Amino acid sequence: MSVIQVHDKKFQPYIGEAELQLRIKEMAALLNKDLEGERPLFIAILNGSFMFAADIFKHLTIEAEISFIKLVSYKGTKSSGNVITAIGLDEDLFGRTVVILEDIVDTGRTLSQFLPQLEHQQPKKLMIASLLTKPEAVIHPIKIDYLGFSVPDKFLLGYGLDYDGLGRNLPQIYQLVEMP
Ligand SMILES: O=P(O)(O)OC[C@H]1O[C@H](OP(=O)(O)OP(=O)(O)O)[C@H](O)[C@@H]1O
Ligand SMILES: Nc1nc2[nH]cnc2c(=O)[nH]1
Repeated sequence: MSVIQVHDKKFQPYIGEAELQLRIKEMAALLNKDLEGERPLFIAILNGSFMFAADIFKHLTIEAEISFIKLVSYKGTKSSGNVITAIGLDEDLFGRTVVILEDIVDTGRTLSQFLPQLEHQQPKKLMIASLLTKPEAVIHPIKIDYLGFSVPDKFLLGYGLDYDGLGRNLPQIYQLVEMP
C-alpha cells in the first residue's frame, strides 16, 4: 500500500479494505437487530454513498427497501442561502422507518438542509447511517445513529469519495498528504 497521485494531489492509505468491510458488517448486524419487522426504507445519497450503500445492503437479512437520491445545491441569494433539492425521491415516507445512507457527514451542512424535507413527510422514524464523520469539522450537528468511523478533519478519497471526479473506484480510503 503506497501513496497515490490523483490530479495534482497525493493521498496516503488510511482505512484498508478489510477494516472497512468488517466495520460495515458490524453496522449491518446492528441494523438487522434494531429494525427487525420494521421493513425500513434506506435512502442512499448519491454520488458518494453508492459503494457503502451497496455493501451494507448486501449484509441486511431483514426485509428492507432501498432508494437512491441525488441532492443538488443551488447558490441562492443572500437571503435564501443554499437550497438543497432531492432528485428522485418517489417514495411516500409517511409512517415509514427511514434510514439515510451517507458516505460522510463533514460539516453537516448537506443533511441539516435536507432532513427537514424528509421530516415534512412525517416518517415514523428517521435515522442516519454514515460510514464516516469528522467531529472537528462539524458546523451543523447531526445525530448519527449508525456510524462507521470518526476521522480527523482531513480530505479523504476512495470508496465512493472523489477528488474532482476521480478516485471513487478505489476499494479503500485514502487521506490527503498535506504538503508543507
Ligand atoms: O456534511 P457536508 O459538509 O455537507 O459534507 C457531506 C456531503 O459531502 C459529500 O457529497 P458531495 O457534495 O461531495 O457530493 P458527491 O457525493 O456527489 O461527491 C457527501 O456525500 C455528503 O453528502
Ligand atoms: N472526497 C471527499 N468528499 C467530501 N465531502 C465532504 N467531505 C469530503 C471528504 O473528505 N472527501
